[in-house]
Amino acid sequence: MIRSLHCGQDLKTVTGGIGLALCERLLSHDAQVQLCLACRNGQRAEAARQALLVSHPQAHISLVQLDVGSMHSVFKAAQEVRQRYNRLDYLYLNAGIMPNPQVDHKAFYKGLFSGKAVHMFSTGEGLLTQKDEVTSDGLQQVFATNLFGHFILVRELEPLLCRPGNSSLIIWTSSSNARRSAFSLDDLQHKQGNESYSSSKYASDLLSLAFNRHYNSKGLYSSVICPGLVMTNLTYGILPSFFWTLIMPIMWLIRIFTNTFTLTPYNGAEALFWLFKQKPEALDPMAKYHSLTSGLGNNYTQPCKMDIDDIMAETLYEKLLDLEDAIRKKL
Ligand SMILES: NC(=O)C1=CN([C@@H]2O[C@H](COP(=O)(O)OP(=O)(O)OC[C@H]3O[C@@H](n4cnc5c(N)ncnc54)[C@H](OP(=O)(O)O)[C@@H]3O)[C@@H](O)[C@H]2O)C=CC1
Ligand SMILES: CC(C)=CCC[C@@H](C)[C@H]1CC[C@H]2C3=C(CC[C@]12C)[C@@]1(C)CCC(=O)C[C@@H]1CC3
Repeated sequence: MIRSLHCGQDLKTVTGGIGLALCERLLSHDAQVQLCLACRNGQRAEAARQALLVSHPQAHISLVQLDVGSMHSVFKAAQEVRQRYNRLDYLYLNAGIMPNPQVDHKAFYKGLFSGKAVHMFSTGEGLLTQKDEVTSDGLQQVFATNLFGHFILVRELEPLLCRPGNSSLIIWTSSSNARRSAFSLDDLQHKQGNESYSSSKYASDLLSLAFNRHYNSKGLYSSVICPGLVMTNLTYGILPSFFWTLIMPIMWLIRIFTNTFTLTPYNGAEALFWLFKQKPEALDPMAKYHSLTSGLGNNYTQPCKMDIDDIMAETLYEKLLDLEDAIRKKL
């Protein structure tokens, strides 16, 4: 029996995000898979569960309340999961936020004629800034939600993930927007800058490498994916949904030049689903697995080397352990 825990699975709109699309795909692939959806909003979580049960009436789907940005909630949810299960085969760390995004229109028009337009469309580099906030734990909200809450969750679920003779996989939903220059080991939480999203995603790439170094010997593996540009509540926070609908033909056209415009949650979940079918031991710890969709609409997964190194990953890991100690003392 395969048990899989997913963070950030709420059904917010009729379409839902990448996490919900992944659940649909997993259940269509194997009706026996046991899913545990970890969501912050009970009502929306139940709606997501019901939506999945419509197409898969026999599915095993349980819910656990988790606000990954609140450390108290993370410890409580982990305890609940430990009481309910004795093993986890997959842990999808999918929850992510990009609060108050601002598009730099000047940079966009400049980028269009710079000869780097394809790179700009596939990464969003130089186009986006965010305004971050501080949580009740005193952490930067984007750092807490996109990285640190997941770090604590993995550490707390160690007994279920590390079992002799069995391998398990944690999977981070990272981004093509993750950039080394947006991240600093002296400012892990990105208090100083205005690219907290890029910083948190780059940190997740590093942390995945560090987890592999520390946990592979215990049977736990970590991988990173990028879903491409997908129409979800996250992107509707950047530009209104009617605008995205209006420029859809332009985006299909751009897809011919960059296969990163996956556009639908189903396509965006391709790499998450592909990883589910791989042997964790065979995955490359230095690779980010990209969901890609061709101009003709065919989905595939492609690994791409990440701009990360062991020394940075280890330093980040040590600093997160220190922060974990401090949080444990505070709570
Ligand atoms: N859409 C895109 O183009 C891209 C998305 N990504 C990444 O994909 C992942 C999924 O995002 P996507 O589906 O696009 O966007 P959505 O906003 O649809 O999904 C994000 C999910 O994360 C959940 N979440 C956010 N904050 C918390 C929290 N504090 N505790 C628990 N759950 C939380 C949301 O729950 P709730 O419903 O309660 O808000 C929601 O279910 C994110 O990590 C995002 O960064 C990466 C690259 C591109
Ligand atoms: C014609 C057209 C497509 C205009 C939109 C311009 C920009 C708003 C987008 C171009 C590339 C996009 C992008 C993202 C957001 C929107 C763009 C900047 C992300 C940063 C969203 C979140 C991610 O994790 C990665 C995406 C990369 C591409």
